[in-house]
Amino acid sequence: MANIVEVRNLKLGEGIPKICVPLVGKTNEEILEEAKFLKNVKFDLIEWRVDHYENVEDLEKVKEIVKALREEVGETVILFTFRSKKEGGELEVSDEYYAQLNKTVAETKLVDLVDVELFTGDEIVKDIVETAHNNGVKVVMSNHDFFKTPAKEEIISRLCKMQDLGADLPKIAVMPNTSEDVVTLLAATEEMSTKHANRPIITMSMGGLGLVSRLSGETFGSALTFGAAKAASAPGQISVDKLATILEVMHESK
Ligand SMILES: O=C1C[C@@](O)(C(=O)O)C[C@@H](O)[C@@H]1O
Repeated sequence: MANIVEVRNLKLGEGIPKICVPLVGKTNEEILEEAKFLKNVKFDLIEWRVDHYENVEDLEKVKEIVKALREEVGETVILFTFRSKKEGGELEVSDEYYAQLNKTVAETKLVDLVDVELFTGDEIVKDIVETAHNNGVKVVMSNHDFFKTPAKEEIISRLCKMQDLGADLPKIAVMPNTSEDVVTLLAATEEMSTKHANRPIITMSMGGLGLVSRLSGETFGSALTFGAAKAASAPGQISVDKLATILEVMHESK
C-alpha cells in the first residue's frame, strides 16, 4: 500500500478505509444542525459541500460559517469541497472565484483538507495547492464522471497527473453502466495503489451497481469512502452505520 497521510488523528492509507460524511445544508442553521446530528454517529471526517450553501458567493459569510462549523465539531477533520456543476455539484462559479474561495478558506487554517478539481486547469490547481500547503492544509484532488467509466489506463493517468500536481490524496469517482465498468474501476485502483502511487488514493464507482467499490477499499487500495448521515451527496452512498459495520467485517476477514 502507498504511504500514509496523517491529518490530525487520522492515518489515511492504513487499515480500515476512513469514513467521510458530507454536509449538504443550504443555510447556516441546516449546516450546523447536520454537524450537531453527527455527535451520535460513528465516522472519521466531515466533508462540507459548500456548493450547497446559499451564501457560497459571499466570502465573508463562508468564513463565518467555517468558523462556526469548526467550533461545533471541535477536533474532527474537515474537508472543504466546492463541487462544480460540471462535476456533479450544485453550481458553477468563475475559475477566479473558485481559486479565491479555496485559498481564502485554506488561509483561515480552520479546515484540514480542501478538494481541488483536476480539470480546473493546471495553473489554478498549482496555485491553490501551493496556498493550501503553505497553510498546513492538505489537498484532495478530484475528478468525477457522472455518465461513464473511462478505460483503466485513463483512470490511472488522471490519478498520476493529480499526484504530479501535488495532490496529497488523488481521488476519482466514475459512473458504471455495466458490471464490467465496476471491475475496470477496481482494477485501476489496485494497479494505481500497488504500482504507481506513493500516497493514498480514493476511488469509487457510483450508483447501486458500483456500491461494492465503496465497501472494498481495503482489498483494492482506496483509503476513504463516503457514507450518508442525514443526506447523501452522490448516488450509491449508503448510511454511515451500515458502512462502518461492513468495513469492519471486511477488515476482520482479511
Ligand atoms: O468526490 C466526492 C465523492 C462523491 O462524489 C461520492 O461519490 O461519494 C461524494 C462527493 O461529496 C465527494 O466530494
